[in-house]
Amino acid sequence: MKTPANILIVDDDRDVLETARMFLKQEFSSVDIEEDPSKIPGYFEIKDYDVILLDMNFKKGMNDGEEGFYWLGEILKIDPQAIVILITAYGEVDVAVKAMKQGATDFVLKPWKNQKLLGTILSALQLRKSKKEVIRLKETQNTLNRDKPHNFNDFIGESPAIQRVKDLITKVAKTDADILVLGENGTGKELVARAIHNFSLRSNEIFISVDLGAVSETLFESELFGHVKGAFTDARQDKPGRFELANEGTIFLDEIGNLSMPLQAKLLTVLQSRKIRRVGATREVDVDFRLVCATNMPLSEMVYEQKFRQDLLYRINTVEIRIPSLRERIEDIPLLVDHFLSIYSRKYHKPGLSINKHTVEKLKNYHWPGNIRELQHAVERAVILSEGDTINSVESFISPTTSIHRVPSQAKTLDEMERDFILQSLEENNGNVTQTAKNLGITRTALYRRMNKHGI
Ligand SMILES: Nc1ncnc2c1ncn2[C@@H]1O[C@H](COP(=O)(O)OP(=O)(O)OP(=O)(O)O)[C@@H](O)[C@H]1O
Repeated sequence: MKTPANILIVDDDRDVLETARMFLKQEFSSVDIEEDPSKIPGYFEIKDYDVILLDMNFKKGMNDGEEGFYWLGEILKIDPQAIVILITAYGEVDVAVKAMKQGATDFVLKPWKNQKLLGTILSALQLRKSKKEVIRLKETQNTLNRDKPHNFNDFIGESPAIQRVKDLITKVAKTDADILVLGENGTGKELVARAIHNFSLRSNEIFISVDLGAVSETLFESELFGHVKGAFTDARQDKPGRFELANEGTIFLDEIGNLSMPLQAKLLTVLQSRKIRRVGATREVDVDFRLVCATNMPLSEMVYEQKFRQDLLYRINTVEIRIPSLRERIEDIPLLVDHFLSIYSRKYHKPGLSINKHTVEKLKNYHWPGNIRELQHAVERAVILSEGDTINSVESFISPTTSIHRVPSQAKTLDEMERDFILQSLEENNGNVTQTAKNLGITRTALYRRMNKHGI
């Protein structure tokens, strides 16, 4: 079966044209030939060409490539993503290299071997496909952007703790600074990352989210940096990586604390140089992205334990945004419950469904280890299970694997207990840090680090 592709060959040598057409016709669905370059724009009015083979010299005895440069420029004006392969003679390689710097994709030397020509066109077609894919993604993103919130309407919460987060987002979004979002599971880290993008100057570009916890060690480079065909057994075609896709937009690296040390080093190189090289490629390409990272892990402690590179931490945390856990802002629970109730009563066709106020109050006593995501699922479950017009049962809210009664209402997190414990020890030792550290069985540095963390 022929490869579906529109190919145009422009050369003043009729013999070259006819031979090329005869051969390429067997491989590709459409091959057009033209001797006169001034007719090129007319061809583009009729068809969308995937690959254009363009001679560099059309006047007899000329070999400076001037005409080739001119028509290359004209083609790229018509289609900035056009894939132009230059046809050059021996001795004109310098000219071809210059032309590639001006936007040509590749070149073939006359007289060519058919298989070599075929190989060059096939890889150029892959590039065309990748470019089209990026454009398609950007268009999809633009469509989504049109309906995208440029306000905090879907970002529920009015507690002082979440208000601080919103203020910080508004302040940093337009700066292009690298942001590190910290927070427990389900607190809304991705939501914050998207809000930063939506309020930023890149909001019309793409937002690419990568869950680093889900990328395997072996596929890391190919996923993030892309690969060229043949780079490894499964690399059947060229593929752009997530950084390339995120060009001009925002890349969100979730679960950055889960990266192994060797992968951290690879990531750091890209973040420093803002250049990527696809696996198996020789050339590096520049990438322009805004970086937002997130984790639920204590990165500073991991640096201390040599599980996270300090230079990487410095690179990603120009600004840190810590999202409070749900139990630190229980006053937002009624608002969130209303929000999710309205979403799910619509989804499950139960209009007018309400929740008993008393039931909502009881939800404030639960410690919500899964934070907003857990509350969201609990409301969804309650809506599905509801029979009348009002939801009255607390039990139906909570995940079947946990129970609201198992946790006392005064439950403290490990962090809170650690803070209390340190304060108590300091008090017992009249504020003497050396003695306190000794009593706690940790070094003075470790104690200072923890005191710093807890704002003591
Ligand atoms: N303030 C909020 N208002 C409304 N919905 C929220 C809010 N915060 C989080 N959510 C919702 O809670 C769910 C979890 O949020 P998100 O995925 O952003 O959390 P996360 O911290 O990135 O989670 P994880 O740590 O598991 O990656 C999502 O459905 C999100 O829309």
